[in-house]
Amino acid sequence: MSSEPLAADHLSPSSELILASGSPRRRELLGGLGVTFRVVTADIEEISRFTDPAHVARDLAEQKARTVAAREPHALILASDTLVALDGVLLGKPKNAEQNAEYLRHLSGRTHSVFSGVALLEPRGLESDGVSSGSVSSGVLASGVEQTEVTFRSLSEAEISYYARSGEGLDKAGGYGIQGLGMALVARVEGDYSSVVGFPLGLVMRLLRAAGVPVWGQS
Ligand SMILES: Cc1cn([C@H]2C[C@H](O)[C@@H](COP(=O)(O)OP(=O)(O)OP(=O)(O)O)O2)c(=O)[nH]c1=O
Repeated sequence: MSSEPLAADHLSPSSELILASGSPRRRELLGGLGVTFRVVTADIEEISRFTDPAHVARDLAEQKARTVAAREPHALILASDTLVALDGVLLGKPKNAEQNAEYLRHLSGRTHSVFSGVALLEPRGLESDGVSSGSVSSGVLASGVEQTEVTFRSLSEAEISYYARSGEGLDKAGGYGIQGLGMALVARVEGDYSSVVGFPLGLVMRLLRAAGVPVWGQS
């Protein structure tokens, strides 16, 4: 399920696209879209004034974009944030194998939601039309969020401890990577798979094209 991205069709293509992310997954997926970009990481304290996960994911993506825009005033900035939520609780990146195992026990046999927010900011864009895009002090922002439902198998304690000790889940929201070994934890995915990996490609493509950036040769 995806919210309609806030359109930014009044934006003109910028000379350079920056991916505001240290995530190798996002780098690889954006590279696959055939666009030229540079990476600048956005280290923010991931705190939001919102409480519901969809708003939080979008807000954190926007914060990352703004943080990089302050340093890169001439480029189009793309940022993303991925959250895992179960029973109203957000599961971030586990601090260690023990916490990773706790997360997996919580997720075992149940369906959780993954929210990926995406923000595209043109720091020197035109003023907002006040309807479909947000005007920020440094430019014009377009953003959206994608929600995917993921169901875990019922995991045995041995499986939980094996996976937690693998270390794969440590740098990932919810403590697992669906694109890796974590695939074996999952019984079902409903929605956009790429969003679980951290970069909802359909949404990213729509936002880039609306900003005048051709994707797969199509604007
Ligand atoms: C659930 C899940 C998350 N993830 C990752 C995607 C994100 O990289 C990470 C969530 O953390 P984020 O804070 O969204 O991103 P990040 O800190 O890795 O990178 P940056 O802020 O610099 O853009 O979890 C997977 O790779 N696979 C999965 O199955």
